Amino acid sequence: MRALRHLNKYFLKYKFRLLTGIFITIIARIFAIAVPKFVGDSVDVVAQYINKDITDIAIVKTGLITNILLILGSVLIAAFFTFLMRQTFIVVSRYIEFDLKNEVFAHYEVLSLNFYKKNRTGDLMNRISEDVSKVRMYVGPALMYSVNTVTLFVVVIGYMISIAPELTLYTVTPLPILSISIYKLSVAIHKRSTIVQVFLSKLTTFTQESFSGISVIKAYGIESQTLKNFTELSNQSKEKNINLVKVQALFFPLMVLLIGISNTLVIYIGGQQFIDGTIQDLGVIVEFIIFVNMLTWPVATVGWVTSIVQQAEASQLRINEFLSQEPEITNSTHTKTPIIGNIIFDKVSFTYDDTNITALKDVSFEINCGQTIAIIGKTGSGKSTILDLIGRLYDVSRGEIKIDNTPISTCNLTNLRESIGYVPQDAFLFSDSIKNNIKFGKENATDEEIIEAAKNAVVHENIEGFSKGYNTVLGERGITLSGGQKQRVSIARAIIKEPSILLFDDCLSAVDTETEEQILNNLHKISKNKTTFIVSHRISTARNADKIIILEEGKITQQGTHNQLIDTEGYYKDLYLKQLSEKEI
Ligand SMILES: Nc1ncnc2c1ncn2[C@@H]1O[C@H](COP(=O)(O)OP(=O)(O)OP(=O)(O)O)[C@@H](O)[C@H]1O
Repeated sequence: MRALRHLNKYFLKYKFRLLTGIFITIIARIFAIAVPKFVGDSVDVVAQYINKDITDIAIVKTGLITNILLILGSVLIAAFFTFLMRQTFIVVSRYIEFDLKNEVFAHYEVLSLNFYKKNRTGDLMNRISEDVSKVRMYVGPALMYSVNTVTLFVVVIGYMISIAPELTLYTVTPLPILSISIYKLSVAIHKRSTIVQVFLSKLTTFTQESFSGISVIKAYGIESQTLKNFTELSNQSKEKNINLVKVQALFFPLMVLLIGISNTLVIYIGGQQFIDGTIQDLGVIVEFIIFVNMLTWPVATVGWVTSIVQQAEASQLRINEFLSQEPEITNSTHTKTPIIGNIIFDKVSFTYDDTNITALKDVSFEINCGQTIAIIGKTGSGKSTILDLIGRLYDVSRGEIKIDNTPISTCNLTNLRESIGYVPQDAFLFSDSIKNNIKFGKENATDEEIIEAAKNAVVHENIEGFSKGYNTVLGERGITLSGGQKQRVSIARAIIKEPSILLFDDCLSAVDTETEEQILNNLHKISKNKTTFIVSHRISTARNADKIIILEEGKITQQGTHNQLIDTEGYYKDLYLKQLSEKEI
């Protein structure tokens, strides 16, 4: 139960609703137990008439009608309060589910990239959806049934003891057996349904991947093989489902059996006690039969609730495990740090924790606001890492990065990230309209600003070509756009923000050289008072930069302007000559 303590703050938050729920439950149960009493009274009236204790049929009729009306009234009031009971408890559980989901999501968002590398996306999604749902079962139904059971027990058993103590003992004896059996059954059901869930998610992942990669499947002609794999997986899933159904099928028969045993005991022992005169009224036996049936479901829920609490405990433990993780990168100040964009890398080294790869070694350079720096180097030489460090997605392992002469770690993180326009290597677009994808960079952007940004990114004409223009909705990961179009929408999203620092990570690789030139010209105009980083493999992208740095295996091997570098032997000159000859061919 330790993990579940995390939820106490929410119970406290909704204490008034919960207390109302408890109060309502008590009222509902009191009215519910009135029903058996009136049924018993009706039987007594009839029995007295049969025994000739009452001879006037009119008295019997009046007694019966009064009891029927009282039963009807009690049932209606009990039903109304039961409705209110569900409204309070279940509604509170939905509120808590909402709060917990938000808490987990907000925490996920502040966690550093390393966290996302260490944990699979499916796991993150499971904890925020399935685990939170299991916890909701604890704060909602489990709590409601517990309050209901306790209230019913106190009220009903108290009443039963007051009218026939010995019969009460015999009647309730089988109930704990019912409770334990249901508990055992619920545990078995849970175990098997967890396995079913695992297979279901395997099946979902397989299907999703098959549809995403349908073009590859078709191109390689492996439809039948894929179908065979699917059938195999689906067959295993079916077996697990059948195993689950086998135990589930025992649930109701077991309940009916135990209710039957209790009813038989009431009739047998109650009958004997009536014969020997321990029980005076026949109505008591009828009342007890109704009570036994009333108690059966709450008793069964004790076992069910125990299993729900155990599952919720396990789920909350998993949720707490993530909630207790501290973000590695935190904001060290709440005073605003306006960012101008003068950046210094001073002997910066960086090693990735998980792979232990030292991506940057003693990297030093300086760039001022208004300048453009190009980073060129072979794949894996550390170019993207430099950009990640500027956005403080990671902290340096050695050395220091200064922004406007302030160590990056002491800059206000929110201000820093707000002043960066980042275009990643793998342009990611959301499943939303093109307009909203661009606006993502500036929430309150006007249509004119969106068009302006798209024009600067040289994608306006492409967008206009779509029948729905800027309102064209993009599929998953922007599948309706070509690679180059995605890159340019992603550029528009970065420049609309008008940030002080622009980071372009090889984001012109999928556009032709002519379009690239247009984009670079536009960027040149709009980045006059900004600091621009352009990572590229192409000389054409880098040649007009104020400074070019060449990275090889994490080290800067050359730096200078295009003219300086083509006059110096090294990687840049070799690349220049190679690309020049390719162009001539
Ligand atoms: N998130 C990461 N976790 C662990 N290691 C990483 C990570 N990202 C990059 N690396 C490693 O760090 C090194 C530098 O990678 P980086 O992405 O900075 O290179 P790059 O020059 O941008 O390459 P490319 O031109 O292929 O994009 C590589 O050896 C890479 O395997």
